[in-house]
Amino acid sequence: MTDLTYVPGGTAVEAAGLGVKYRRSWALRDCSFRVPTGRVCALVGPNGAGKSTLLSVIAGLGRPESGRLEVLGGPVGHRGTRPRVAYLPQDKPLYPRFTVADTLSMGRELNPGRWDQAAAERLVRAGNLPPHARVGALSAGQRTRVALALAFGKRPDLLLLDEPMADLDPLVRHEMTAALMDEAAEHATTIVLASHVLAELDGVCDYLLLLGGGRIRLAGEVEDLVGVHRVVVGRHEGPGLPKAFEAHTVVSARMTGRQLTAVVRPEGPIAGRWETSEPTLEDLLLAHLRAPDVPPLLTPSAEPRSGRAAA
Ligand SMILES: Nc1ncnc2c1ncn2[C@@H]1O[C@H](COP(=O)(O)OP(=O)(O)OP(=O)(O)O)[C@@H](O)[C@H]1O
Repeated sequence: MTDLTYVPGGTAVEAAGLGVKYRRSWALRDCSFRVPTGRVCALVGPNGAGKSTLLSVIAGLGRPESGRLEVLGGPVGHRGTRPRVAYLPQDKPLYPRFTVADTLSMGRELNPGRWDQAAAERLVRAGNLPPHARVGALSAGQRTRVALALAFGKRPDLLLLDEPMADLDPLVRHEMTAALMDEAAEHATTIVLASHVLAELDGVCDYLLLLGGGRIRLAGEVEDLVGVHRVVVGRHEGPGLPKAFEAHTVVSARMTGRQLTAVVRPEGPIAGRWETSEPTLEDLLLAHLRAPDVPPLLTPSAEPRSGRAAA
């Protein structure tokens, strides 16, 4: 029998050899990773990398073609875990004829025993949305607020957000980000947040999944992943990279005049006169997005615990 006991400090999502196909083409291929509970996890990758596909299969929509996927300790889509997962897809489906108040009432009816009306109303009130306004008459950003209120009101253990901030103005983004952080801190909610706005992830997310071409390229604690990379700057002449770099993994490098700036995963000290510093999360992500062939890196906490599954 499947053990669905919620273990604090346990595993929110674990995939081993996960593959998802649309007709004949793979959207996700051989993905193995783990997201521990209580993390705010950034899900990053270029267009078409598979971020939305991954969020939707974690939400229990669509069936993996191969591998194993566990969510909150049970097999994906299990009726015991479904109520504990909230998923906000990119197109934020809402009923346009419902009022804001109707929408929250629907949330309450669909989530008996879990619904937090006060939290949902707080979010809606902060945007000055009249309860009797029809959802179809709201702006895109206002609809996003209602959709987020529905997701938060569900009091999920796992909150899956697909580019939630895309149509919010900068002040509302800040407010929503703060609300997300409070939610995660107060209720130990695990949040997986797909986003292209790299600068906004820094300081918000403490965990990272970087996808590329349907595969995992980086996974683990932001601090650890940033900590094993260096920005290396110095003078360099001649073609190609300096010989001193050969012993290291060079993620990306660019020349400006005679100045070389590289993001490197060093295997030890780098010989020569180089200035080195820790990259920001944005530096790290940009470097990896520019270099799709760099070998993947998973920190120990991001390795699946129970081995890789066969199809
Ligand atoms: N409904 C679908 N039918 C067929 N192929 C699909 C479908 N949805 C996604 N795909 C394909 O699966 C791959 C992954 O798409 P997905 O939407 O998951 O990427 P993404 O990382 O979320 O992209 P974006 O950043 O543009 O939102 C792409 O090659 C895409 O063309």
